[in-house]
Amino acid sequence: CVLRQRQERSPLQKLLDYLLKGLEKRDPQQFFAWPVTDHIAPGYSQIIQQPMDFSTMKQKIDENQYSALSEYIEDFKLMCNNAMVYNHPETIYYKAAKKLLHVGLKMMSPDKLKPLHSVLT
Ligand SMILES: CC(=O)c1cc(-c2ccccc2)c2ncccn12
Repeated sequence: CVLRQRQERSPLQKLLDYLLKGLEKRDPQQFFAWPVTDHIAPGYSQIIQQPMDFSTMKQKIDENQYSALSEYIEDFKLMCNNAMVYNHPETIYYKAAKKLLHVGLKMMSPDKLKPLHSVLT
């Protein structure tokens, strides 16, 4: 097989990798680490049309599928929102998603990212 050259990581890919590590730290129970299956969440694939999880976001970074931070933030919001649609408000998953969304958006706010800008470009 042809040895896959180690692809050069763009500044955006480096930023998204860095942000992903920060977001994953805020999901210690790893509720958002992998795709939710119908096995652990009955009827999930009927209710959630566009599933999203951290492993899928990681794969999209590696495959250079994000052309802007805004697209990445949309996937993060989709992941959290899915959990707040499928799970009832009193569940640990709903509460974890609500908290993760709030903390994650604060982490990725413009004033938090500006200092990184010079470092990454
Ligand atoms: C994110 C989500 O909706 C979720 C993650 C999990 C989950 C539970 C344990 C281990 C990993 C993910 C889950 N279980 C039942 C119902 C919903 N979920």
